[in-house]
Amino acid sequence: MARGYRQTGREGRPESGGVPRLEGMSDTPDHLVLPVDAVSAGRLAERGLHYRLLDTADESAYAAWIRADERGFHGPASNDEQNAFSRAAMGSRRTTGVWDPQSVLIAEPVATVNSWPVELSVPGETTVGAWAISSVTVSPTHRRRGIARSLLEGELRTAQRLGLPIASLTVSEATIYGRYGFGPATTAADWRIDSRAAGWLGDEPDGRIDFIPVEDYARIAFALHEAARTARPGEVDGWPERWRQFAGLRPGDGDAAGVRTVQYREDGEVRAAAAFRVVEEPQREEHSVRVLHLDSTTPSARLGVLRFLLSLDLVTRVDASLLSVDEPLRWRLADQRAAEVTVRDHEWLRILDVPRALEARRFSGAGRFRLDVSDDLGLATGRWLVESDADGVVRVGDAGHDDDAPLLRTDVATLGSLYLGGVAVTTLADAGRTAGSDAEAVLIADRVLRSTVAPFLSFWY
Ligand SMILES: CC(=O)SCCNC(=O)CCNC(=O)[C@H](O)C(C)(C)COP(=O)(O)OP(=O)(O)OC[C@H]1O[C@@H](n2cnc3c(N)ncnc32)[C@H](O)[C@@H]1OP(=O)(O)O
Repeated sequence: MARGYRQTGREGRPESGGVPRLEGMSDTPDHLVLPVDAVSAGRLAERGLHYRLLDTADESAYAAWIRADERGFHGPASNDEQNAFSRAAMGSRRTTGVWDPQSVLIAEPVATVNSWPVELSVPGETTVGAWAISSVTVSPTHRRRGIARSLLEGELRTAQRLGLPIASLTVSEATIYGRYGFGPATTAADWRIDSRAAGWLGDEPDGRIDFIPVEDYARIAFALHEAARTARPGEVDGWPERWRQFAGLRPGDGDAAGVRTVQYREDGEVRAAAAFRVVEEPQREEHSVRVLHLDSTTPSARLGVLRFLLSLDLVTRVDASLLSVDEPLRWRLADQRAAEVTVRDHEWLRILDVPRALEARRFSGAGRFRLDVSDDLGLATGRWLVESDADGVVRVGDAGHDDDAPLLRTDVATLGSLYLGGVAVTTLADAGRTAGSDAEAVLIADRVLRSTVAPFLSFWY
């Protein structure tokens, strides 16, 4: 299972996301102890299924849970060492399952989900608390009986109970989550570059590149991500084990021996780092580079690393995925046609609290319009007056019935797509996904919602 939304450890990571404390509870973060959603528990109980939280301190219970998760994604079962690595993550996440008392493998849940609070970067170089959801699996023996629906609706209500205005996820298939009100909000660009044809425009980067130990890479690159993420709408806070995984340090990583790691310094300061593998292409006696991850705090350092990878001897191709659709590299290639770029949806957002979500980000200038949101699940339905000042500070209030401000109508999934400003309101209006009371409504919303930085997320979670 090669997808990156698999969980890994997050030891030493401070809790984030602004989850408020619930009264009368211990020091344990609320998201770990809040009881499972009663509505979903009731629905599942009607079918004889038990929906409950997993105590990740219980090693054998965790081993059974992760086996179910891995089987759900058609991956191999982990050994004890790998379980210890991933269990470090579960200690700070909400780990939930559905058990069928009739199962032969009675300890293994027939469905899994894992969720935790994150800091989601939003336009204006700031963040908002969001509820990240991962490890959604339903056993093939129990599929298409509404179990995933119960889990997802339960997660959304749980996020609301925790006071989080948004839920977020990265997806295995783009057809699953729209029905729960999620919309694709960031676009990922996957690059395949013919490095011999690409060439280079302008000066060579003048920073210094060095190979570094993989252990150092994991630490340095994680720190670069944390330093840079707030300025990039769509990014979320990472966790150290995820970066150890990029470095090939997950126990039992069969490709670990081939992982190379570099750092790039400008003015004596490390401003970019990359992990990559060089793969031999057996048929062609050539090599290609697979970029495993690239972090940077400046565009020039990022270009410096990419230039280094494009200039490796014996290498004819560089593959890099999850780049921004606005990757500056294109404008330094002498032959832009040497790069094949494939774009697709990556991070999906579900707005749960419209006023708090909108007020958490900056708009791109002053505007005033009414916003009407429809939501099949009824979690975010409403009509509001949305105002922003010249600095982009947003205020959301009640829309009085007699207010004559232009009105934009949208369903909640489309609002999720608009939220980070990565797609124009005019585009979604042209697509029939949103509509204004008049052309002005669409134009005002378009002007203020757009982000100057293309939203993107540099990894799977
Ligand atoms: C954030 C993440 O973790 S992404 C990872 C998602 N998980 C996977 O891809 C692992 C493999 N797949 C699975 O485990 C399961 O098939 C799941 C979790 C995707 C769906 O579980 P199920 O319990 O079968 O779904 P459930 O019966 O609740 O179906 C709910 C709705 O989703 C639809 N649906 C379910 N799976 C899919 C799918 N793969 N593609 C499109 N639609 C789907 C159903 O048709 C149903 O539609 P409706 O409500 O409009 O009638």
